[in-house]
Amino acid sequence: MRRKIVAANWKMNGSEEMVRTLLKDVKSGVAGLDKGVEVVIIPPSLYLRDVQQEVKGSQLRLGAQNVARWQAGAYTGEVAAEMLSDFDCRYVLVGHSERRQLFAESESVVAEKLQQVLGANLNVMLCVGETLEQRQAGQAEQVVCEQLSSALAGLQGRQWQQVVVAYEPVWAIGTGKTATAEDAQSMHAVMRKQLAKLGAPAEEITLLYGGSVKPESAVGLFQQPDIDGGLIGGASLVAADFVEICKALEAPDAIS
Ligand SMILES: O=C[C@H](O)COP(=O)(O)O
Repeated sequence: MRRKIVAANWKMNGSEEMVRTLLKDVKSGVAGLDKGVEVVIIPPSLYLRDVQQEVKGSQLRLGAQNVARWQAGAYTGEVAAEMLSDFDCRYVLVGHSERRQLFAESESVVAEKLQQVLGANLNVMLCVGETLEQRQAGQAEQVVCEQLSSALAGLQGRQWQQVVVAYEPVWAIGTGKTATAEDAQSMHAVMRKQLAKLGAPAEEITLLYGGSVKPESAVGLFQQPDIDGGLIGGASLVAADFVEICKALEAPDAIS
């Protein structure tokens, strides 16, 4: 079923103190939020335990930023999907552009990681998106569709229920340049068509937008028919901004 999700990707930011204060403020800020909106906190892996304890019994859910492409064994420094499951992680990011670019994660690595997540009965948040050069060359849709195909081809039946896709144009991440609501909607509609071609129940797949989302831009984005929420980086480190974005998803039409 299509869900409404706002996810906070803290990336490599934070400290024990920050985890405590930010979570406390986010928790109280989203208390009373419509239960239909899932708020997911995705901290650095060292803080998963701290966040796990804090989110227990609350409206917040836990996610992980990364996962190994292997199940278990001699892979120093890696974290397996089953371990994330032990920590009550509900979502795992796969294919984030920072992993693709800075850690040279290829399409096949992304696909292997995705399989590990599904195999551990966790939900994947698959990130896709084009670079500025690709957009300027008119290749944005093709790039995104190829990323979807390469990661998701062959998925069957109930596996689709474990899939959330985040469209994150690389040129919008951390730059302050958000895609316009119309451009984002247009890409989300293309993605739904591509998902249908891959055999997915496309209307039921949750599609998020990510890339410099701020409270001011969130409402317009969330009013779009194919955008079901956001994957938030920088603004998720400021409790008031993040809470405002969550509220924008709760009732985008009421706020405008
Ligand atoms: O995972 C989150 C995205 O990379 C967006 O980050 P940003 O909101 O800082 O642009």
